[in-house]
Amino acid sequence: MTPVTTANGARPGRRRRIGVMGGTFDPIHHGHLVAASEVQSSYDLDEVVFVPTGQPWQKSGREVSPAEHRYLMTVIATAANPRFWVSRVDIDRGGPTYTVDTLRDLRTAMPDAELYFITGADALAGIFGWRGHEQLFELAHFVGCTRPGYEMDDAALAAIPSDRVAMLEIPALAISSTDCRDRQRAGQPVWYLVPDGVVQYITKHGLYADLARTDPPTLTATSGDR
Ligand SMILES: Nc1ncnc2c1ncn2[C@@H]1O[C@H](COP(=O)(O)OP(=O)(O)OP(=O)(O)O)[C@@H](O)[C@H]1O
Ligand SMILES: O=C(O)c1ccc[n+]([C@@H]2O[C@H](COP(=O)([O-])O)[C@@H](O)[C@H]2O)c1
Repeated sequence: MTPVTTANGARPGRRRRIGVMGGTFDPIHHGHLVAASEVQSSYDLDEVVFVPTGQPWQKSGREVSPAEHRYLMTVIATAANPRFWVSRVDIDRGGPTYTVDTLRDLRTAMPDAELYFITGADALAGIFGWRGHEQLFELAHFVGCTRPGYEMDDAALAAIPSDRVAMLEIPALAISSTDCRDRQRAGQPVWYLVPDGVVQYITKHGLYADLARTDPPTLTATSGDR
C-alpha cells in the first residue's frame, strides 16, 4: 500500500528521514549511487543529500580535484533521482571537512529531520579517527554499506552504540574513484563505472588527464582483418 504523504512529501506522524552521503566524489561513481539508493530504500528515507567534502583532511597527502568540479559532477550524477540532492555545506564552510560539522549544519537546516549518515565499510572502520567522534552518534544514525575488498572489524563495530549503527549488505560494486582516475589517466574507459554525464564532464574539463593518451591503441596486423 502506498504510504500517505502530505503535499510537501512528509509522512504524517513521522519525522522526516534524511540520508547523508558524504564523500570526496573525485569522481562520483556507481558504487556511491548504489549505496545511497540501497540505504534510501532499506530505511525508507524521504531523501538523500550528497555532501561533497571541502578539504578531505585524511586525503591531504594526495592531489584532490577542485571542489567545484566534484560538486558539479555530483549534481550531474544525482539530477535524475527526485529523492537525491546535493549540499554545499562542507564546500562553503571552508577549512578541513569534519563530519561532526556537516551533521551540525544539516541539523540546523533541517531541525525536524532524523539523519542517517551513509558510509562504506572502509570509512566506517576509521570512524574513531574522525574529529569529535564521541558526538557523532548523538547527531545521526550510521549505516555502513558492504564494499568489496573491505571487512568491517568486529571490535570497531562493537565500540559503536548498537542502536546508532547498522551494517547493510548491498550489491557488490568493486569501483573506486582511485581506479576511475587511474583508468582515465591511462586512456582506459570509465563508461559504465560512472554515470554518462560524469564521463562527459571529465572529458570536457580534462580531469585526471595528466597522463591521458590522445591516440587510440594501435591495432595489430590481424585484429582488423576480415
Ligand atoms: N564501491 C563502493 N561500495 C560501497 N561504498 C563505497 C564504494 N565506493 C565508495 N564508497 C563509500 O562512499 C563514501 C565516499 O567515498 P569516496 O568519495 O572516498 O570514494 P572512493 O571510491 O573510496 O575514493 P578514493 O578511491 O579516491 O579513496 C565512503 O563512505 C566510501 O566508503
Ligand atoms: O570527520 C572527520 O574527521 C572525517 C575524516 C574522514 C572522513 N570523513 C567523512 O567521511 C566521508 C567519506 O570520506 P572520504 O574521505 O572517504 O571521501 C566524508 O563525508 C568525509 O567528510 C570525516
